Amino acid sequence: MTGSSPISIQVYKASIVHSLSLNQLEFIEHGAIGVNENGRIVFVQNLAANPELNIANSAHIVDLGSKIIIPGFIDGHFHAPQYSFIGTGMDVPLLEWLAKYTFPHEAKFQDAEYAQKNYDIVVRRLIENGTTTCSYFATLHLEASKRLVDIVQKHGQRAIVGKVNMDRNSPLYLCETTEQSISDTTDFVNHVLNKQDSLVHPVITPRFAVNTTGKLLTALGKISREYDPKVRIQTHMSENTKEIEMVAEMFPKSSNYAQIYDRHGLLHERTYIAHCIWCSRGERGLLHTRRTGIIHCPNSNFSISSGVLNVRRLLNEGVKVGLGTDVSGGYSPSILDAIRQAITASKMVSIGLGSDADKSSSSTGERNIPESFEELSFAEAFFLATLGGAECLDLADTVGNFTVGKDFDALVVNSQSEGSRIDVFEGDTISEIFQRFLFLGDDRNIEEVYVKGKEIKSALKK
Ligand SMILES: Nc1nc2[nH]cnc2c(=O)[nH]1
Ligand SMILES: [Zn+2]
Repeated sequence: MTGSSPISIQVYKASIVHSLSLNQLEFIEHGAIGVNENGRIVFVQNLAANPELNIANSAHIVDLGSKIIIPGFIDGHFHAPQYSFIGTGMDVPLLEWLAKYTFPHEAKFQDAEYAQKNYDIVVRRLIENGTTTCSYFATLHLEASKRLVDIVQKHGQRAIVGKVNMDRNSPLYLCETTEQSISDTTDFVNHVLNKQDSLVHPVITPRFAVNTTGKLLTALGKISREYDPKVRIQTHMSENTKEIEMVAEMFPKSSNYAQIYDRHGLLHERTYIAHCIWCSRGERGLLHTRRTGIIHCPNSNFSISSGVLNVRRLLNEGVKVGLGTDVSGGYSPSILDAIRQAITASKMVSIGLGSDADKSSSSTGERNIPESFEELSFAEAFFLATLGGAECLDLADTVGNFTVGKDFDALVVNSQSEGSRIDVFEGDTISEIFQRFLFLGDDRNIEEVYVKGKEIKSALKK
C-alpha cells in the first residue's frame, strides 16, 4: 500500500484495470482504491498480495464484488452543437458536409436558450456513456458557449470548452469579424478562468485553417501564450484531401498544413489536433517537436470518408495520441465505439489499406518495400481512451489512471448489469471479461461514473 490515509476516506473494493503506459495494462483482480474527501486517490492496493487495509475506523468501505473499476473515458474531440443531428447526413465528404448540414445547424446556437436545452441533452448522454472528461467545440456564439460551461458544471463532468473561431469561408450567418472573434475569445477565456473551477478549462478553438485568417490565427496563438500556464488550443488538421488543397492555396507561404499553424504560434505542448490523417513525415516530426497531441477520431474518419489514420506510426514516432468521437462527423457518442473503430482502422493499416501522404508524395519511381505496421491491441486502444487522452489534453497529472495523488475519475463496470449484452462463461478471467466489455459492452454496463470522487451518473435520473 502506498500513500497516507486521512481520516475520512472512501474505499472501493473491486477488480481494477488501468494503464500504466501504452504497453502496460495492470489487472488487479482483488483490489482496493482509497479516495479522500477531496476526491484524490490515496492508495491502490492488491488485496491478494496484501489483504489488510491500513485505514482509520471512519473509512467507508464499498464492496463492489466482481465489478471492475476502470479510469473514466476521455473524449478529446466532441462538437456539442452537432449532437442534435447525430447519425444523419453522412452522405457527403467534409467540405460539403460542413456546408450542407453543419453550418446551417450550428447557426441555430445563436439562440442561447436553444443551446442550453441541446447542451443539457448531450452532456447527459456523454456521462451515461462514461465520458468523465470531454474536450468540447461549442459554436462561435459567445453566450451559447458560456451556457455549455454552465451545463458541464451543473452535471459535474470534467470538461475543456472552446468557443469556436471562424472569420472567413463560411456563410454570413455563421461568420464573425476578426476583431469580434478575438474579443469574444478573450472574454470567454477569462469567463471560464474566473470560475476557478478545477474541473472546467477554456480552450482556444480555431475551427481549421480554411475558416480562419492569418491575422486571427496569430492573435489566437498570442492569447494562448499570454497566460501561465498556456491556454490549451484545439483544432482540426489534414482530415480530408480537398481541405488540404484548399489550405495550400490560402496559405502559399507555408510549405505544409502543420507549418501554417506553427508559423502562427499555435503548436505547443497544450495543443491537440483532431484527425491529422494525411500528415507527411515532416509534419509529424514538427508535431512531435512541439509536443502537440493528435486526437484520433476513427468513426468520423470512416463516416465522412476522410481516410484511415496510421496510429502505430505516430506512436512509433513518439507523438502523443488520444481518442475522440468527433460527433457528429462520427455517429457515436461512446468512447467504447472509438476504441473498437481505432482497432479496426489499425487492422486496415496493417493490411496495407491505410492513408499515407508519404507514399503518395514519393514519386521517385523506385519500388519501395512497404513498411508493415502492427495493429493496435485492446490494451493499447484502452490506453488511448484514458491515459493517452489525458496526455494530449495536458491532464495526465490529474487523471488517466489510478496513480496515487490523481483525482478519482472512474467507471464501475458490471458485465452482468440489467440488460447487459455480455455473457460470462465459467472460467472466464478478468482480462477476458474486460475485453468483452470493450467490444460488446455499452452504457448499461457502466453503472457508476465518478469525477473527482463524486458519482455523477445516478444524479442524471433525478
Ligand atoms: N469532422 C469535422 N471536421 C471539421 N473541420 C472543420 N470543422 C469540422 C467539423 O465540425 N467536423
Ligand atoms: Zn471535429
